[in-house]
Amino acid sequence: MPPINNLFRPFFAQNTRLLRQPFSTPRRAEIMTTQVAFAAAAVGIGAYVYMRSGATAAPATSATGASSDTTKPYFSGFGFRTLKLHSSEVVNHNTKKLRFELPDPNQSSGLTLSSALLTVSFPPTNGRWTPVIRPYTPTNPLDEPGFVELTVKLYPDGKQSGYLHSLKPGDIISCLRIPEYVWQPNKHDHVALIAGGAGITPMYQLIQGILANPEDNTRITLVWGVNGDRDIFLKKEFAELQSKYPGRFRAEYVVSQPEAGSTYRKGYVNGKVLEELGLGANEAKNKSIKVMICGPPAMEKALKGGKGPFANKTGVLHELGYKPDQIYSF
Ligand SMILES: Cc1cc2nc3c(=O)[nH]c(=O)nc-3n(C[C@H](O)[C@H](O)[C@H](O)COP(=O)(O)OP(=O)(O)OC[C@H]3O[C@@H](n4cnc5c(N)ncnc54)[C@H](O)[C@@H]3O)c2cc1C
Repeated sequence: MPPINNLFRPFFAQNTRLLRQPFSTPRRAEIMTTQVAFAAAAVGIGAYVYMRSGATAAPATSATGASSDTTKPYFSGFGFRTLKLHSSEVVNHNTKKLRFELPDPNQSSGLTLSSALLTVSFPPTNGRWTPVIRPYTPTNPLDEPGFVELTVKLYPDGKQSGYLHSLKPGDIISCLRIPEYVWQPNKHDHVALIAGGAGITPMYQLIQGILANPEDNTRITLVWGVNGDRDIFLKKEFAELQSKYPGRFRAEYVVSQPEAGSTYRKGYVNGKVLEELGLGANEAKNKSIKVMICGPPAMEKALKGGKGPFANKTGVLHELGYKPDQIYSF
């Protein structure tokens, strides 16, 4: 069977084709598997969106596919949209930038600061169709017409990252808009964005959105922790923003395994590093600071402590004086 790349249309096409076959036991089993996968995807997506959006969005119950009305923002309303890959670019040893085109080159995406897209695919695993549902964060300016861009790090044996890296121009993916942190200009004097590895993508979206708004005066300090020098792929973009917005934006890099002769700060993003960078919550200049984090589980745990009711009450940020409501984790 060909891989099902698009959640709903190929999925239904697949089901219709199967139903036309004699209803033998193996066929029935196959349909059951597909139906179970469909149900699991719907439940999983609904639960995911519910959890992340604070129940502001209804769970997905149906697919709308691509909207034919190109006068409206593409992601207006709720439901799945399809995106066609326009081009892809290798940005470093494990990361690709994937540019997807909207149906109309003048159409806006309608994505608001900040947003992610929940992507769904059905790669075959052990002969079974199990839905893979993962969020990715658009990294082009959200007001750029005609395009949505995802920057995807490939994980070893990564199901969705492997699938996305395998896409060729013209291939289509299905995705659902999910609201993330709702950015309000000037609500905070200063935001500290702490990213680990591919966790840079929501930060890049925020940085571009905040700085592009002439009404927004928020200061931004980005601290990006990576494994090696070669993992830093947005250095030029950040250097340009830093010189264009002096005093408003600065980017700091922390590398755990730097190359010989590396000029980056060595180590992990810990309390000492954050203090050295002037990011203690008790400092007078940080009265209205907000810290946002996105990184691998170990990094998030070290920074904000345990999960659930224990979140943000222990850990490095707590020790630096941050109150739980000053911490947001993507
Ligand atoms: C809100 C949000 C936005 C995101 N945006 C992006 C984005 O823009 N770009 C991007 O590349 N990723 C992003 N991610 C991560 C992405 O959703 C997937 O988790 C990631 O691509 C791995 O999925 P996979 O199916 O390829 O890996 P899996 O098949 O789930 O796992 C494969 C292997 O990789 C390991 N692994 C998976 N995720 C991580 C991780 N984060 N750190 C360390 N090891 C890991 C697993 O333990 C496993 O060994 C985002 C996550 C969230 C929550």
